[in-house]
Amino acid sequence: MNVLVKRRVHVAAAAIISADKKQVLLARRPSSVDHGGLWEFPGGKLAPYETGLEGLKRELHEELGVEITRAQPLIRVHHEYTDKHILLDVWQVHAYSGEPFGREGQAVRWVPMEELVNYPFPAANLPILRAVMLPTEYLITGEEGDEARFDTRLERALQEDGIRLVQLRAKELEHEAYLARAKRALALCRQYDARLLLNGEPGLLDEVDADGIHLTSERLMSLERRPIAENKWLSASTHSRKQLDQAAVLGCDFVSLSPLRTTPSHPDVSPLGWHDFQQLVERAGMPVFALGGMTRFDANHARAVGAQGIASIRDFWK
Ligand SMILES: Nc1nc2c([nH]c(=O)n2[C@@H]2O[C@H](COP(=O)(O)OP(=O)(O)OP(=O)(O)O)[C@@H](O)[C@H]2O)c(=O)[nH]1
Ligand SMILES: [Mg+2]
Repeated sequence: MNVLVKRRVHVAAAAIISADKKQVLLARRPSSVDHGGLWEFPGGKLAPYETGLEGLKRELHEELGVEITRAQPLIRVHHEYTDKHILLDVWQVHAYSGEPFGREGQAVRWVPMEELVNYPFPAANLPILRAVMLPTEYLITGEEGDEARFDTRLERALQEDGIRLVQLRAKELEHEAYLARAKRALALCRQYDARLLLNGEPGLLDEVDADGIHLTSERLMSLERRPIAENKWLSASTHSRKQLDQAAVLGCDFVSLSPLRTTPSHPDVSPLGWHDFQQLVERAGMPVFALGGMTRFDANHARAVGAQGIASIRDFWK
């Protein structure tokens, strides 16, 4: 019997972000190896019995001559190449000593975040690029009947909480009122270099040139293909494995997954809890924000179980 068993390879890789958070360090794979000539996040295969972080420390010492002093999980991506199943275990490096250089003769370069999309990477890397570009906190706007007070609340979150990713959720507003609010929200977000996603019909982007669309889980399940351009951000609300799979089919850039905890707004829905959440995130293949009773103090825990961070209305809507 001819059974082809693919090799399983566990790779640890580093997203080393510059102190001003504007650049990330890339290395170029030598032309002689697989995926040669493509750019990558420095790292390599774990040795037997090594943990991800141990392997990462060894690889960065070997490849770049730096010693990692502080790192946090960023994203785990499973990918099937024709010859192997690979787990890319990516860490965000917050602190290190030494000046990185290509110790194995490879090109090494600091690349501005907005230029990342111009670099050729191996096929598995798209979710990693998304994760590198996204913050750990996702603000979902809450209720506010008064437009001036709405603006004040949004600006407070941008200014005081440092929010850089916003979903404009306002189910109570009619189309014209939503558009008017969206235009003002976009102008505010631009001032703070924050991204704004509109929760609604993908066609809204023709009327307000926001950064993307957030799909409700219902809209997510009703679509057959990605409804907006690749250069816009597409996110979706998910609550199950089936919805996460559909988000992957549509090519969503990231999702929220809820409810992590029971919340006053959804008292009857049974919560996922961290264990089930972690199981779902492991196979999501894209950045996932934990939603449902989350505050910014949960962000580190969310990261530790594989999430991008947390999404919340209440914690940021003061
Ligand atoms: N380091 C790294 N590897 C990646 C990335 N994306 C990706 O698909 N890979 C794949 O993961 C595997 C990593 O192996 P590697 O060649 O870096 O391994 P290594 O440093 O231990 O060297 P070795 O080949 O001498 O064992 C390769 O198949 C590579 O193509 C990435 O962003 N960084
Ligand atoms: Mg390597």
